[in-house]
Parts: sequence; structure tokens; C-alpha cells
Amino acid sequence: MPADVSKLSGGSLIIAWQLKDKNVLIVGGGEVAASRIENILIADARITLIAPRSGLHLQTKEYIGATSRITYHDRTFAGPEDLEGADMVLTAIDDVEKSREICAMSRERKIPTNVADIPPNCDFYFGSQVKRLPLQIMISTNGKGPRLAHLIRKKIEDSLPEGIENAIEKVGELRSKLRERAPGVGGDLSKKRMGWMTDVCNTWELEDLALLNETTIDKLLNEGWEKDRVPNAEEVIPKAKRAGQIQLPFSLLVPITVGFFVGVACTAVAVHRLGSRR
Ligand SMILES: C[C@@]1(CC(=O)O)C2=NC(=C\c3[nH]c(c(CCC(=O)O)c3CC(=O)O)Cc3[nH]c(c(CC(=O)O)c3CCC(=O)O)/C=C3\N/C(=C\2)[C@@H](CCC(=O)O)[C@]3(C)CC(=O)O)/[C@H]1CCC(=O)O
Ligand SMILES: NC(=O)c1ccc[n+]([C@@H]2O[C@H](COP(=O)([O-])OP(=O)(O)OC[C@H]3O[C@@H](n4cnc5c(N)ncnc54)[C@H](O)[C@@H]3O)[C@@H](O)[C@H]2O)c1
Repeated sequence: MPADVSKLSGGSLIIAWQLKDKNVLIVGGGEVAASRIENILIADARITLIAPRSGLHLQTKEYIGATSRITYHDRTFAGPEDLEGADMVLTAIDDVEKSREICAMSRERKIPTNVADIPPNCDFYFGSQVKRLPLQIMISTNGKGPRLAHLIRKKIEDSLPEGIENAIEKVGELRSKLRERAPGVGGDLSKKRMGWMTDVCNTWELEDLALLNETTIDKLLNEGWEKDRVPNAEEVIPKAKRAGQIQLPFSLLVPITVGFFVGVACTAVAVHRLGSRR
């Protein structure tokens, strides 16, 4: 039977774009540009910023002064020569015509472009973002309701357990130490490594993972990976350290959060159906 793809439409491709050391041109220096700068700096890219000094937002000024990763030009956009070497173009200016012009020029050069607030001139949209690095969560309403994206972000932020970023960081350290012991890509060793990592993540609570350090990571690898088993957190983390942690009910938070959003989605569908019957 052919797959039903009728509902696979109307969304975006949400990806974690790797921009390290790429060149991003930002045109405009207001509040929106400041938020674009923050997002691009997080991605370790270099920024060329073109905007007259007189229109710079305080936050933009602070970013310019704080890092050599921003090359600042105190002027308005000059023309196609400003697009030279750009891997991405973002405009955040209060001049719709100029924005459209810049967009046309960059699209001619096949440079991915976002024009703040003008969806037809965007090759990609920005979303509302939870930033608890290395965790990032992007919320997109696919252009339907940016303010709602902001409000949904707040709800997700409130539902995330404290210290979740530490757990992710420590899992990253564990994975890289495991790779030193079991290197390579593909093949049986790789399968075994992935299986073991999956079992550790499934078995351990986030708050226990967050307590890992260099010594306990080695212990987990010695007692676990080397012996083809997954030890309990109690075996690896000293009792006193576990006793000192705040017990976060992550196992409860996940179903509650998922339940909440399923509820919101069902209500929205019901309201929409009622509305369309009138
Ligand atoms: C999420 C966020 C990220 C960011 O920009 O960083 C973002 N807009 C945010 C806020 C916001 N923007 C607007 C309001 C006023 C209230 C309202 O209109 O709802 C507020 C609310 C506020 O400021 O709180 C006005 C607005 N925005 C767009 C239009 C044009 C249109 O709809 O046609 C208009 C109407 C202009 C008009 O009416 O004239 C278009 C876009 N805005 C997007 C992103 C993309 C789709 C995002 C998605 O799919 O959800 C998209 C398509 C393109 C883009 O810009 O990338 C950020 C919240 C960050 C946060 O706080 O967490
Ligand atoms: N997507 C969003 O989240 C969102 C939210 C609010 C506003 N906006 C829209 O984004 C745009 C920017 O918003 P803002 O609040 O940062 O505006 P702003 O007026 O504070 O800043 C505009 C900036 O663009 C600069 N500028 C104007 N023309 C220029 C040119 N030709 N070359 C270089 N720089 C130029 C100005 O000097 C100023 O720094 C507006 O169109 C606004 O409607 C988008």
C-alpha cells in the first residue's frame, strides 16, 4: 500500500545549521539585528555588520565592542559588492524596498537569506529559541504566530528540569571518552558503542548524568563499557554526592509536558473545526 503523505506538508525543515567560521552579513543595527547577532555568535560564525552608527541599538553597540568576530561598517548597504564572500545574509532594516532589493541580489547569488518580517523574502525563518547550551530548542509556528512562538517558548522553559544542560554536557564528555577507547565509524564496534550509550542514557536519570566527572566517567567506562554492562548510578557516583543532589522529577515532567501540548493541540483543532462550521 502506498504511504499516506497527505499530511506531510505545510511545515519547514528544522535543522541545526553548522555555521562555524562562515561569514554572515547582517544589514541593520536595531533591536532585531541585535537578536540576530546573538544567534549567529552562538553558532561561532563571523559577522559583517553594515548599519549607520546613528541607528545602532545599545545591545548591538555592546556586541560590536565585545568581539573581533564582528566586522562593523558604519554606513548603509552599498550594493552587490557588500555580498562578496557572504555565506548567509540577514536584513533587519526599517526599509521594505531596500530589504527586497538586497534579498533579490543575494538570491541571484544563491546565498540563503532572511528578511526580518517579510516571509516571501525569507529562505528560512528565525524561531523562538530556548537557549540552555548545549541544548537549543527552536519553536516555529511556520509564520502563523510569532508571538505565540514566544509564549510557547516560555512554557517549555518553565518545564525543563534544572541542570539539564549539565547532563547533556557530561554525556558529551562520556561519549568522547568512549570513542577514545572504541574509535572508528561504522562496523560492529560502532554498533556496540551506540547500543551501550543508548542503554546508559535510557537507564540513568538526568540528574545522575549531571553529576559525572572525569573520575566517575572513567569508572563508568571501566565497570560498564569494558565489562559489557550498564552499572547503576549508585555503583558509580559516591553516595554523598547523590544525596546532595536535588531530586528532579524528570520522569514525571516529560509525560506532563507532552500531555499539556497534546491537550493544547486538540483544543486548537476543536476550536478551529467549530469556527469553520459557522
Ligand atoms: C520567533 C521570532 C524570532 C526572531 O525573530 O528572533 C520571530 N518573530 C518574533 C517576534 C515577533 N514578530 C512580530 C511580532 C508582533 C506580534 C505578531 O505579529 O505576532 C512579534 C512578537 C514580539 O516581538 O514579541 C511581527 C512579525 N513577524 C513576522 C511578521 C510578518 C508576517 O507575519 O507576515 C510580522 C508582522 C508584521 C506586521 O504585522 O506588519 C514574521 C516572522 N517572524 C518570525 C520570527 C518568523 C516566523 C516565526 C514563526 O514561524 O513562528 C517570520 C516569518 C520571519 C522572520 O522574521 O524570521 C520572534 C520572537 C522571539 C521570542 O521572543 O522568542
Ligand atoms: N522578526 C521579528 O522578530 C521582528 C520583530 C520586530 C520588528 N521586526 C522588523 O524588523 C525590522 C527591523 O526592526 P528593528 O526593531 O530592529 O528596527 P530599527 O528601526 O530599530 O532598526 C533598523 C536599523 O536598520 C538600519 N538601516 C536602515 N536602513 C539601512 C540600510 N539601507 N543599510 C543599513 N542599515 C540600515 C538603521 O540604521 C537601524 O539600525 C523592521 O522592519 C521591523 O518591522 C521584526
